[in-house]
Amino acid sequence: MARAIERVAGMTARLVVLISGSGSNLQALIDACADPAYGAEVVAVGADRDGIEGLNRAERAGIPTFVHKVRDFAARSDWDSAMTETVAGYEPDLVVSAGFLKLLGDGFLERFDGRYINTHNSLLPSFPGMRGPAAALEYGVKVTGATLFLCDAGVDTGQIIAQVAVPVLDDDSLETLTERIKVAERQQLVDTVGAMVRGGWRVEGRRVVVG
Ligand SMILES: Nc1nc2c(c(=O)[nH]1)N[C@@H](CN(C=O)c1ccc(C(=O)N[C@@H](CCC(=O)O)C(=O)O)cc1)CN2
Ligand SMILES: NCC(=O)N[C@@H]1O[C@H](COP(=O)([O-])[O-])[C@@H](O)[C@H]1O
Repeated sequence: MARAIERVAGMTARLVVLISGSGSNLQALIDACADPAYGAEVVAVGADRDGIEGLNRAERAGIPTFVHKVRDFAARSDWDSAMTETVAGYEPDLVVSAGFLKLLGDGFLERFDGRYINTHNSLLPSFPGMRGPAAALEYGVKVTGATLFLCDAGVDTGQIIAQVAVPVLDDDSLETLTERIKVAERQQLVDTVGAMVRGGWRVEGRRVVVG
């Protein structure tokens, strides 16, 4: 049983958020952090590409940003090392991947062991990867949702921290379903990260207990 973060009363947890797109989950965290009682601050936002709205959101909020593109490095492992060192430089208590479309390697996972989480738009283990809502529609499920989990070396295979169910409607399009999931996903992310930073969490095998 490992306690991933030692809570110090009144401590403001340091969050680094990783993105690749619009950053609405990032914005939800930024907005939540505006309340000192939430117990966290977004100290940096990182991306694998530039020209995305999520970086604009961070800049509007006065949050430092960085971009590391895989193609700018000689090897994927060099990119992974750069991600690891840049993120470590911000001394995060928790690294939150929210629409970050790159798998991070062993070096990153070891450095932030038990403190790297990801929000995904399906009810894992169903529909991992980058097409969660589309795969749910194609399969014909009646319920899907969002999952917050601890990242491991697999693709969306880490221990589940929280899940929220979202109905699939008969007339759903990919767009309507994706947005309905996002509404629930953002609330889950804010509520669960807040509970984690204020009350800590522990991992017992495949189970994660918050608070
Ligand atoms: N070590 C891990 N890193 C990440 C995980 C994880 O579970 N373990 N989750 C992802 C987020 N994610 C789904 O939630 C996800 C993101 C990206 C991919 C993927 O196949 N990426 C490809 C490139 C895709 C592209 O650039 O278009 C890749 O990394 O080569 C799968 C799942 C965050 N990181
Ligand atoms: N598996 C990776 C993946 O597809 N992640 C998904 O990208 C979206 C980002 O939205 P946002 O940029 O508006 O926060 C989120 O819905 C997240 O689940």
